[in-house]
Amino acid sequence: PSVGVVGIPFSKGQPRGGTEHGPALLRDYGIVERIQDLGNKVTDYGDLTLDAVEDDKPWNKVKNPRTVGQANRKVSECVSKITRDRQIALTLGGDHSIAIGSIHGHAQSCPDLVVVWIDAHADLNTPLSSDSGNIHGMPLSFIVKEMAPYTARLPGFEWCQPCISARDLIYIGLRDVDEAERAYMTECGIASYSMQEVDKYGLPDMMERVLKTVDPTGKRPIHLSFDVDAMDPEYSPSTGTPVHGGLTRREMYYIAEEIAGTGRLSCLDVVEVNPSLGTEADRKKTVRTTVDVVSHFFGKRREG
Ligand SMILES: N[C@](CCCC[B-](O)(O)O)(CCN1CCCCC1)C(=O)O
Ligand SMILES: [Mn+2]
Ligand SMILES: [Mn+2]
Ligand SMILES: [Mn+2]
Repeated sequence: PSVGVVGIPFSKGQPRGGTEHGPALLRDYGIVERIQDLGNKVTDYGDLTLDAVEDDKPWNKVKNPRTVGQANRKVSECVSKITRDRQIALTLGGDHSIAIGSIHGHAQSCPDLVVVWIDAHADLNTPLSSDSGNIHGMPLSFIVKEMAPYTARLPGFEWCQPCISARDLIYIGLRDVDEAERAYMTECGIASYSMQEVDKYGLPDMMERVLKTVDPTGKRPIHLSFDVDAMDPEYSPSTGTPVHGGLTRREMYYIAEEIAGTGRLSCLDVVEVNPSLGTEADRKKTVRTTVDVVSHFFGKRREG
């Protein structure tokens, strides 16, 4: 298959500097070559140029709304172009706020997409419910149509229309969900396989349930949004919001192989690698694990 890679050096969806260096680090550790070596035809579109908006005052505690909105408009245009050319889009983050543009852009060319969100967190806060004001904790509230009654329109997001139904979204790996997010998930009827379900069903059964639930026909393009903090901090320590009790390297390999096996992966976000956090060893471990996991999304199989 052919893959279009784009770097999104962005950190304004959260307060810890460093995620803007994620794309460069992933490239330095050979993420593009690894995908090419697996027989994929890779086009590297380089990194987006993302500028801060002058005088970007908070909106009701929400930080950098115009800067995050402007960046995501560019992400949307780029992902829309890549997926329109029938390439699998690989977006290298950058914090998880970039998924707003990634899913929005992907939905322009693949309106029947489903979203598999692999994360310790639900990222379903709204500008009104968030206690942190960090937009990387809110991306899905801009994207899920059923969230409209609970959210607010932010300056900088005039371009962004919600583009998926709650039934087209499913979570894997949740273990740190805020009260408001839990309420919205129940209200909107969003399916979730948290770490509890991972333990309860075991991965093989769980992955079958995940795919049957979100795409019973087995025909729809998959948008996979992978927050590296879904993995246990033992494997990905250099990330902004680590939470204990996460997925192991092997579990991520299995999930990636199952998604790759559908042949319907259409966009993969790889977000929240923060090289500025932890020791040099932590940084190396995080980026090496992430590049390894990504190779399993693009054809690496342990069975050969
Ligand atoms: N839900 C959080 C974390 C969001 C993580 C974003 B991701 O997944 O992209 O990395 C946490 C909110 N809050 C933190 C202090 C204790 C109460 C919950 C938020 O800031 O909204
Ligand atoms: Mn996230
Ligand atoms: Mn997270
Ligand atoms: Mn994070």
